[in-house]
Amino acid sequence: MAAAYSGADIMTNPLSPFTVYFSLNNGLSNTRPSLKRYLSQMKGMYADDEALDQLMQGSDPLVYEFHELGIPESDGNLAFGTSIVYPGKVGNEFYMTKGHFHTILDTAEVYYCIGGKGLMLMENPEGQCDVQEFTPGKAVYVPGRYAHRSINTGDEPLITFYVFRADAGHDYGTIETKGYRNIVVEQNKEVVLLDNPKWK
Ligand SMILES: O=P(O)(O)OC[C@H]1O[C@H](O)[C@H](O)[C@@H](O)[C@@H]1O
Ligand SMILES: [Fe+2]
Repeated sequence: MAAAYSGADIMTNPLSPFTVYFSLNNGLSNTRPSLKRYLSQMKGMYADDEALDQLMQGSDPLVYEFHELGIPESDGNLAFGTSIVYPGKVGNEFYMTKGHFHTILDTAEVYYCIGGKGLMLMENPEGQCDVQEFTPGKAVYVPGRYAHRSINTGDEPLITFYVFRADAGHDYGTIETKGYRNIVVEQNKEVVLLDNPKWK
């Protein structure tokens, strides 16, 4: 007998098929909470520390939020969800995610852009850098070994849907201590990639 249809958004262990809704308008789920990252959590990551301190006076803007569903972290599972980077700048540098390598370095990730405009900034330990464009409908492939950071270069939320191997893990340490080799800023109304003056 066929199993009864259930739209239920429930995760069992071992996993049974399930469905999660993410809005095509704002990227958010109506059943799952999001994790939120505020500017205060990104101290030191933007080139202009003074601009950050000024923005932080009496406020702490939400820079991005994303859905992490708590899929068990095994190599056969896939972690997925949406990420929403809000429009804004610190000085002339666009709002972005922290960015990370995967702890299992050679695991890849796919991002599909649902809304907004932006860039995926990538670099590997060998110093190869790459940037791919996000506009609605574009799927960006982040190969293994590449650190990845989403950047909103537009004036609407940048919404992407992502999938990666569930045991990949997040390594933030390298980016927090070394920084990225490149930054993305606005200059004369153009989006430009510059060397990161803070890169070590
Ligand atoms: O982890 P961050 O660099 O802060 O980015 C936030 C999130 O962005 C994406 O949605 C990734 O797929 C998540 O794995 C990541 O945690
Ligand atoms: Fe990732």
